[in-house]
Amino acid sequence: MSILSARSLSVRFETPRGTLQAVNDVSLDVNERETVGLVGESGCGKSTLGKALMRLVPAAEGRIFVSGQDITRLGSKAIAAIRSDVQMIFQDPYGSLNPRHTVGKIIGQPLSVAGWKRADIKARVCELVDKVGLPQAALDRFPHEFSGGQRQRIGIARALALNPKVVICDEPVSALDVSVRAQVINLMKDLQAETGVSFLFISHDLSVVEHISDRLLVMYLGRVVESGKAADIWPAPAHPYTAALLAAAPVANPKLARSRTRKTLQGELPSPLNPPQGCAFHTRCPIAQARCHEERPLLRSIEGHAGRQVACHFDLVTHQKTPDLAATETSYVSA
Ligand SMILES: Nc1ncnc2c1ncn2[C@@H]1O[C@H](COP(=O)(O)OP(=O)(O)OP(=O)(O)O)[C@@H](O)[C@H]1O
Repeated sequence: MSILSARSLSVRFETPRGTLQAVNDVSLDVNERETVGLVGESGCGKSTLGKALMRLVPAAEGRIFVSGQDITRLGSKAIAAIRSDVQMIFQDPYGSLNPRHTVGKIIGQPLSVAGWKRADIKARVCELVDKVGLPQAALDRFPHEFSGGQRQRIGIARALALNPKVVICDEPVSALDVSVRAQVINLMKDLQAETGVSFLFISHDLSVVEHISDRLLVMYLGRVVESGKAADIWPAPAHPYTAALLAAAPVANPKLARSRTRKTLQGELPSPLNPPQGCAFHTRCPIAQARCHEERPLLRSIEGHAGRQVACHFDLVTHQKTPDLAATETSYVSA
């Protein structure tokens, strides 16, 4: 069952330089006990989509559903009630933790807002701090007394306080050292197994979502360009952009690292204020043809590959070719 859904969701910002379409016609589903990885370069609209799903930024078009209930136009009181089901954690746990509050107060804050009794809050906070692997003594201390990884554990405890159905995790481990990242990701996996919570896991780094995602959504300039099961996409990406992201991702497994050379994705992300005509990726695509300059490919199912979708006229699965990114490096430079 879908816990969190979007249908044709768009978000626009009015800027001094014109209208910026940050999210463009995005549909998604996050099912029960599932982790969906949302990936793409910085600036492609991932955070804005996450915030729109939380109703922290307004949707220009489209609909948002939580457990089947349309929350797109709910008033602020009704939205507050939904917040217990949908929580968010952020990249910078320090910035989102009040430095003047003790850890106990921070983790208990959603519970007191929800009207819990003091004794119940205390018991729940003790349980949560234990769940995220921090000592009980942490409760009387302040955020600055903790390392980055520990602060993210505090953020996770707070997000889970009200037993949400889904947590939107916006780059939750990007600011952490590589060694600490794995610990936090493993903690999130364990908590998911224990509580059944779903995650929408936002990251610009495919090597991070690789370990946690059941399904993937790849975004480019505000649109989804590929989606499907992570296990299908890793070995055979369909969109040249996904292939380029995979080639550029750091390889966590040293055995694989030897057989895979890391390549950078060349060329700048075009401005969302003035996106390219046709396929938005054509200015950086190694397999672009004349049609790609003129006609925007729609997101469509890939024949014979259930559950996979791609927005590419010449997708790599149907056409069974993998662009040699080293050989075609020059074609990645922005036109
Ligand atoms: N409040 C805002 N006003 C105007 N433009 C905005 C606003 N918030 C985001 N944008 C623009 O919307 C686009 C998408 O930004 P967003 O932060 O969602 O991307 P992102 O993929 O999450 O990148 P990052 O990982 O760097 O946050 C960017 O071009 C950004 O500059």
